[in-house]
Amino acid sequence: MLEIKPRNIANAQITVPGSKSYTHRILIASGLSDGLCTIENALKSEDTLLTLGALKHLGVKTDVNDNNITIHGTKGILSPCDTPVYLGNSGTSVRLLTAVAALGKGTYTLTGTERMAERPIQDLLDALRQMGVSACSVNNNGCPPLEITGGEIKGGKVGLKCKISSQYLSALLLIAPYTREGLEITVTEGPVSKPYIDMTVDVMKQLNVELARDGYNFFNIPGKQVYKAGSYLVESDCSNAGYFWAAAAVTGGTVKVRGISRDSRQGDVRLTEVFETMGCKVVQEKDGLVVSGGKLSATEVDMADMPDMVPTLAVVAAFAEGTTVIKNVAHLKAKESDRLTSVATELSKMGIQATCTDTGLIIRGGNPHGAEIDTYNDHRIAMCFAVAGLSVPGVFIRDEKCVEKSFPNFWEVFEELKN
Ligand SMILES: O=C(O)C1=C[C@@H](OP(=O)(O)O)[C@@H](O)[C@H](O)C1
Ligand SMILES: C=C(OP(=O)(O)O)C(=O)O
Repeated sequence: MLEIKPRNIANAQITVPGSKSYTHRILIASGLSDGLCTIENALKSEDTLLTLGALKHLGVKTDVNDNNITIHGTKGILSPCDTPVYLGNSGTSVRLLTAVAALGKGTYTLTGTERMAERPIQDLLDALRQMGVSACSVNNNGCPPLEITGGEIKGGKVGLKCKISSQYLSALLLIAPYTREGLEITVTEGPVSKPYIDMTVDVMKQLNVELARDGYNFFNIPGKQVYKAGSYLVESDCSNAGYFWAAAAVTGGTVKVRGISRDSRQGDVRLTEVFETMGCKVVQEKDGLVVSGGKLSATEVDMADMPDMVPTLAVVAAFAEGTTVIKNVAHLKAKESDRLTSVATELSKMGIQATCTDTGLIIRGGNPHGAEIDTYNDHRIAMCFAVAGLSVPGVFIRDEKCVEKSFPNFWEVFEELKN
């Protein structure tokens, strides 16, 4: 358990690691590419290393060095693997690699933690089946463990429900170029978490693959294409930057997160816009995005496109005057923990009235007090409640090591938050 001590932050400058979402995608696309790829500023955390390990199981040669990761592309020719591929509680790894396994040889078993065995994937399995792939949930409950049998995929038209996770669509998009006749994907529900689709398309285009789209509901990806090998620089992670902007918001200090641009395709950068409406000042500088705290007032906001920033916003809302309403985030129930319940429970322990509805959270701002925070093996709960501890005494974070999922050096960087 870790005690967080309140502090004044006059003017801090922080560097966060590379984006988790971009790292997963570029590792996979590189593994399918036609040659040697060099990836700089990749995030090396529990989840991204699980993706890398799984790629090795599929026959991809990789080298992790201090400055970069090199990947020897397989042109989509993957090896069979008769041992289960363990993917922890990394939803991105499981969803994206389920589709990759469909390109392989023989049957692959994908497993994870107990919580992973509760995180849904049936809509993606259904889409793969429409494409002729044998893809099933071993316990027949629409969740991992999964068995996927790889082989050549003809392609064609496919309908996909994307109300629970955008990762299903990212998964199909990433493998579509490797189908014989290409894929025409129609999204029949959703998608939620739209910016993650833009990140997927961005990576595909950077590796020279062609595709056409109509917004977020129709995608046409020609077949028989291969990702072109090259060098790739992963931009800084905006979700991880969010904790430090939140630190400025709750302490009234100023924090610059280096290397982040307001124009990033990572949707979570827009948390700064939400903070602006709550009374913070946001300035784009050449070398980073700066947030300064002010008097905070409540907000009403649709967070469907920024699900990972909901816990962070909820903690900041606890310090704001008035009642904050966070809408359209039912998909938070299927994350590392049921985040609507975890956030409401832990805020209540701090004396804040917080209620979950079926699709969101209602938080009455006030004067939170210290508490021992349970983290539910959920990195984002640990990191956002640490932010609350910068402003009120007596906040203790239980099982603080869970941050390793996405931000292994979080606590060191957090220590840099001082004058
Ligand atoms: O594709 C991705 O990299 C991610 C998509 C989002 O999930 P959903 O699409 O399931 O909301 C997000 O919560 C997750 O942390 C990363
Ligand atoms: C939901 C998350 O990740 P994943 O879905 O990859 O487990 C997250 O990082 O907040």
